[in-house]
Amino acid sequence: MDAQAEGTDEAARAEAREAAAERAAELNRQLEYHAYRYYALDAPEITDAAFDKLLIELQQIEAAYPELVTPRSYTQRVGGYVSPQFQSVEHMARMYSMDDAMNLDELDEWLERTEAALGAGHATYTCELKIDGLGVALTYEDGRFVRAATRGDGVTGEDVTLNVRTIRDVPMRLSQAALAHMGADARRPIEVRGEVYMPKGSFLRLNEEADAQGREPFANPRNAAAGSLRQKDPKVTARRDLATFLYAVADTAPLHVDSQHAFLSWLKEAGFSVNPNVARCTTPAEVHAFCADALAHREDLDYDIDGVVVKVDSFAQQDELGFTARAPRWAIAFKFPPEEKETVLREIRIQVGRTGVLTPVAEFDPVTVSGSTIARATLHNEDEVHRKDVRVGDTIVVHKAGDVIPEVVGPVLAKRPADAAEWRMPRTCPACGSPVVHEEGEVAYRCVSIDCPAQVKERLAHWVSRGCMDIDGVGDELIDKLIEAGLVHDVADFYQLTADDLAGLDTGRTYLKDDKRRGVRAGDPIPVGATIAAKVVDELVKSKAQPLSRVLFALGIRHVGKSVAEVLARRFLTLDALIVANEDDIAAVDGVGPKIAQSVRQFFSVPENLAVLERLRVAGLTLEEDLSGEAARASQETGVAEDLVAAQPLAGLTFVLTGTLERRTRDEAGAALKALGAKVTGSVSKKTSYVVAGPGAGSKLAKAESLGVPVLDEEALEQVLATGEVPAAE
Ligand SMILES: NC(=O)c1ccc[n+]([C@@H]2O[C@H](COP(=O)([O-])OP(=O)(O)OC[C@H]3O[C@@H](n4cnc5c(N)ncnc54)[C@H](O)[C@@H]3O)[C@@H](O)[C@H]2O)c1
Ligand SMILES: [Zn+2]
Repeated sequence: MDAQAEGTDEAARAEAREAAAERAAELNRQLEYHAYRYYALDAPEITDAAFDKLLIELQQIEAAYPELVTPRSYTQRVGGYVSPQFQSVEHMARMYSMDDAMNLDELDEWLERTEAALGAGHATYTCELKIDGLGVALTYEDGRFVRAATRGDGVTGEDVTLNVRTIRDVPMRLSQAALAHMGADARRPIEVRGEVYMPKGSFLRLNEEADAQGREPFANPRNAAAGSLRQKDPKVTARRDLATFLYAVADTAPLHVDSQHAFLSWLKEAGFSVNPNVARCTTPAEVHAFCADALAHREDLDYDIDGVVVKVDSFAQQDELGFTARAPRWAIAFKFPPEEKETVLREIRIQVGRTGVLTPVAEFDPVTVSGSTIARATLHNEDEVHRKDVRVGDTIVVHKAGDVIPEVVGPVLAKRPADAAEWRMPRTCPACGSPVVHEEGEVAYRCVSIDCPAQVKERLAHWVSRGCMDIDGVGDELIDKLIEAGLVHDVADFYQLTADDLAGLDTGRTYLKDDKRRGVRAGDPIPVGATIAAKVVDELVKSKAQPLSRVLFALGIRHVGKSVAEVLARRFLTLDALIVANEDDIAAVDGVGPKIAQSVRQFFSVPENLAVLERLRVAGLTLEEDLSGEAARASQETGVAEDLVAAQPLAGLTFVLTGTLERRTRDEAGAALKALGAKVTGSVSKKTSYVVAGPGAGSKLAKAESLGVPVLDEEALEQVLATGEVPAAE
């Protein structure tokens, strides 16, 4: 090679190195930014998969140019944050992150490396689920809980002791048996570690409440857990449903156990919550099988997992392998592939909530993601639509946030149609046409018209819902019809309804087929039957006994969710006391505060609202909190339920469901039958009153025919459900 060529070669290398350094700096900047949003604010802007991609790119650049690795690089750190809002706590020993295997090949590479270091066939592995929560360290002295801290930067964490005290499954004392196991070391402080998480169901409820109150929802259960634990006020944490799984300890020495699986048994014995899905594996094939099984069953769990953690079981072998700057060499996190799908965004529809908030909802071509079909996802507000820059006609990427909530990740810009226009929030309410307002400092736009039909409907639906007045049998369709017929406009109107008003209204559903006997034709509306009408009236009467806390929540006062309604009811006891209370008195209630107090006062100063309350009182609603104890209330409720049994139209009848139904699942159909008093069983006998058979029905249908049990098709079932009456015998 001549000197000149060598010179250009060197220049090209220098240029490439320069470009790599620049990219690495940029990646570090982005990683810092997103880590801050994730760890400090509990409000990530990008998915974990997108974050991991940035990190992997940085790792690859640093592998090619080792001189770019600095101690400040994100690859050399444990991601985390210590907020000045909390006292800081030094961990007894460093808390590490974990190296990832993004696929089975990377998992195998780690297994091979480990086998090579420990000697082939010498390692046993403990496989655990990787719980997607936030890491915490719990310190016990003399067997007593004294301190809890977040992971923070791995060396220093945030003191969250008072908050962790409110988590029910954290023991305040270790069991005598566990201390006995420690022998002479029982007095030494120990620091156990694990994950604080929020069950999926609680996460969904929390976000529903946030949506209803116009607050920003959490992106996924992990962030909801972190946001709930990292609170200045432990009372807020106490109201959130958090739980733990423990799986590690800072110093194994005092425990007198020599392996991970023995340690997990010790944790259980000590009183900690330990995840039951654990396996000891001796071969890579067994490790693979555990991973495959965990992936297949992740949807069935009530908490989020984002992978499997494989650990070398023996503590002696763990010591032999040691740690890198950010992670143990004796463990690997096998990360599940994120399920993301492409689809086409057809429409951004506006939903008007009961408080008038306009919420844009993405409607897209149905796709199957993580086991279920999704076709819409909330976009929360206008800012979010713009930040994501999604436009009608775009090909979009969708996934399930935390594997539960459908979410639009973003557009595929390369596939954007030339005419796709930037989306704008309408300036008038799509339901009533009044101009919408955008209050200072709020992300939400709202329709403030008192008469907005969308709000009227949502308010009525909220009133009857399970967590509020719990009025069975009044669904969305019936509410539509009641509004249309001019029978119900506000919640007090419900209590003027008579069975005659209801009977004959159409249910919003239609007949599927002609039925000469009944004189109906396909497409005719199915009317509400007399028995159902009577049942609805009974339900309304029953709801009058609901305590004040339910009524307050059901009224849909802005910022008053279920738990705020409960504390207000407990403090003021009667509606009258709350109506005359001043803003300061209300704000002084534990868990309330000025913003809520202002909203409550505002609600009670609107004459129309007071008029509705007065009509509720005249109708006989309780409007008082019953503090005579939960037990008394429960027995009262069952008393009412017993009275109702006799009135239930299908009481005494037994149904068996078989084959496929189109309008509802078998479970839903079963629940609807039970709601009318029927029994639903799994096998056909002489005692069976009716068999409902859809296409594909087999032996149960044959048995019904041989026993002479009447068989109904789906059409007939719908009529039974709509009218509460069974067909006359042939
Ligand atoms: N979306 C974003 O903007 C953003 C920003 C920063 C980080 N992140 C995400 O955070 C993660 C990185 O966080 P990390 O450093 O905590 O690493 P990690 O979550 O990948 O793995 C380590 C952690 O797993 C947890 N864990 C759960 N179950 C465990 C078990 N059975 N045994 C041992 N540990 C268990 C522990 O808390 C441990 O600290 C990545 O998934 C990354 O994508 C996302
Ligand atoms: Zn409106």
